[in-house]
Amino acid sequence: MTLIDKDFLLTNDMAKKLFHNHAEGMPIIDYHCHLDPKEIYENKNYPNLTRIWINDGSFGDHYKWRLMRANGVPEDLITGDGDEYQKLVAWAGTIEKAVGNPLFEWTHLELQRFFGIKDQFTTKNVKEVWDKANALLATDDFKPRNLIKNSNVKAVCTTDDPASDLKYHKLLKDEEKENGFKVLPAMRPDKAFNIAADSFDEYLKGFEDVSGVKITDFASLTKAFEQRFEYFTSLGGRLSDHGLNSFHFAKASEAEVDAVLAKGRQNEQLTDHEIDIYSTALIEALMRLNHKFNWTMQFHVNALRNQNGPMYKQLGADAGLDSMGTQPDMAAQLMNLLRDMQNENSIPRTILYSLNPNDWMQLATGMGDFYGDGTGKGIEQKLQLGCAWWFNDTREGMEEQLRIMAQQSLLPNFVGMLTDSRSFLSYPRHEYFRRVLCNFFGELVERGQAPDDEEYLGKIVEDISYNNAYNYFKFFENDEK
Ligand SMILES: O=C(O)[C@@H](O)[C@H](O)[C@H](O)C(=O)CO
Repeated sequence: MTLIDKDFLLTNDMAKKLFHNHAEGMPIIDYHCHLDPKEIYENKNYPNLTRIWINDGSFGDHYKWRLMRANGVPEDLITGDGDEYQKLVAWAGTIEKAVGNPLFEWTHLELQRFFGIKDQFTTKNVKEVWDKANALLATDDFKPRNLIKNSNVKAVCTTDDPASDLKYHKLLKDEEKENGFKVLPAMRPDKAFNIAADSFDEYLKGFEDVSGVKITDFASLTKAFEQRFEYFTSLGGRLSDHGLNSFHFAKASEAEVDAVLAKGRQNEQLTDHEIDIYSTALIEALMRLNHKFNWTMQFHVNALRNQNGPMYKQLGADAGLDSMGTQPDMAAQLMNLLRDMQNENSIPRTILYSLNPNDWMQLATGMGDFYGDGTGKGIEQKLQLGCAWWFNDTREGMEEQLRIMAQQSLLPNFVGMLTDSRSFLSYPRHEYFRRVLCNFFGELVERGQAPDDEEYLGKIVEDISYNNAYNYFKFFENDEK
């Protein structure tokens, strides 16, 4: 088989039929990514392949950055102010050694799908790739909105601080029909959890300004959040997202939480238990709001972030300096949270991603304990095991998540994949996932574990590719039919 040929990752006849006849043509709902809504709105062509692929000032693909560092590339040719063509040469030299890494496959998929380049990308043809790609990048088809539209994307969910004014989401909402896709805010309140940060009080002051609510205690903080839920909802937002790098459930009285919040605002030293009390109170308050507003809550847990202190000071977060978390009882702590919230029937639709796959069986079995709306009415796949995330975003990681979701719950209800990317060229990650998905079902057929029935299995892969996300997230529920 040639590199990335039409049956790439498809190892049996049913897999090929399922992908080519059912999954391949389905639209995309990218319900978690880090694209900048300003870049979508301004819709400017990228000057060259380095800027859209590796690093464009504030935004960049830190997956590539990690590999380049592993290959000994100096930082000025990664995130620094080195020559932009030399950065691509450095990437070519890195990708030459990345065989077996998903970025090797993603890189060649993207060169094929967007630029029609089918040769292996190496330091020998990097100049030819640079010239061909840059010529295309200057055309209208390579403006951000056309890259989204031509990738058959119907919704993009960005990652937004609750204090954001969502200026560009508002502007893009007015052009939704013309664009042919939605750009929706997903609320990521991680900074509000960071009570031990020196900047915490400053952050809450900004939160007061944007919400119009004076935050004097935890109840008023919750009220401020409710105002932001109303605002995000008005712009089509139906998602919150929580990066709980670690989490320890610690229930406390409102007075205790207020006391911790007051200490945090004074930038006083907090104990680990005090931080846990505040985090537990806040995540529960946000679960109640997700439930009230009929949103979906995403948990991105068990990550070790910003591990390289000197480089973190220089580059900030999401700079490729993170790794898999090792909190051994993360799933148990989340179960404490879910059990507590079930007692008041306040669990919203929830997707649980852990960066540590050791958590996946515990999460997949645990989520089956919580279901329905508490009145006897069912909710299809209310809790979901999140797709293979970040370092697990590999063929094997995806296969493992699909296997566990199938064996512990109902894989045909799964809401499928996301790019989690900062680049407009990452939509082939959905194709990659759909190929793995179709091969998963094809292998079940090969082993006699699933019927040799293309129509039956085709509907399932179409649902996982798009229809389930369409129905589960409610992004389109207010659209005129
Ligand atoms: O949302 C997250 O927590 C992660 O996506 C994180 O932001 C990371 O930078 C990333 O993009 C991993 O794919």
